[in-house]
Amino acid sequence: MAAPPQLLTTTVLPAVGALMLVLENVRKAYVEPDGKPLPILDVERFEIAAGEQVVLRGRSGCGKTTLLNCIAGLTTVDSGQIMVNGRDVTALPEAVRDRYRATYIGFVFQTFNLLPAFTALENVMLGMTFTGGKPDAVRAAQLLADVGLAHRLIHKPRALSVGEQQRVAVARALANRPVLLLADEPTANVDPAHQQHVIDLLRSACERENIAMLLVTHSPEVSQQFSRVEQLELVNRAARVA
Ligand SMILES: Nc1ncnc2c1ncn2[C@@H]1O[C@H](COP(=O)(O)OP(=O)(O)OP(=O)(O)O)[C@@H](O)[C@H]1O
Repeated sequence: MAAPPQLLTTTVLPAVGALMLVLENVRKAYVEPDGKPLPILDVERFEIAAGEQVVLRGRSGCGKTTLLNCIAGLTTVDSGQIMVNGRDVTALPEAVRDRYRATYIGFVFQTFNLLPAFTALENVMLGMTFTGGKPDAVRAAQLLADVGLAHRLIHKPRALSVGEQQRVAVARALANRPVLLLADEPTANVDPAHQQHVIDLLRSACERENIAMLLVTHSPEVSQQFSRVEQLELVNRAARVA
């Protein structure tokens, strides 16, 4: 029988000003159908401090989602180090990495990744169980109320509009009080009124709980609200030559 995954029971509270995310010499290439490598990431160094909020921009296909997936350990890198809250996620065995992600990283996926068989409330509560902890229905309901979905708790994703599904995804990403939030175009399918609401919600949650945030957006209205905006092509050699 396989050994049980190493438990991560100690929450390390980040020191103010500490680096929450550090990438060093990260390279990632996909393999094309004809077998040729397609270089996507070649990042010498990229860092985000604890509690810092950073926007990531870049042309379509330049590697933004790939970068977020690598940081979350959902995609493996070819070489380099990705330190999240002081641990190199690229060096963790898969089961430990899954638990580490659930404990320290919140992820709002571009495609939401909600589980269709479960209600909005259950989707948020399920995210809480991935850390090995007990789901907290009251907190889950409060997070959904915070995103304006108090009246949609028992609806399954197919009964929610695209924008509502996106807001469930935001609530789920905050459920485990992460230290790093990765948000991949979280307002892409939200109407303008809710767009600002989602951004305000993400920002205030990050400020309140000292969560560092890396937010991908194509929206100039969103990015102009942030003091640090990174263009992926400027930090990524692979994107510059592509
Ligand atoms: N699994 C894969 N295998 C091969 N190529 C892939 C794979 N995933 C992504 N790509 C390619 O890698 C490139 C970067 O994709 P990625 O999704 O990271 O871009 P992006 O900057 O997030 O784009 P967008 O702004 O359109 O969402 C694209 O050319 C894409 O087609």
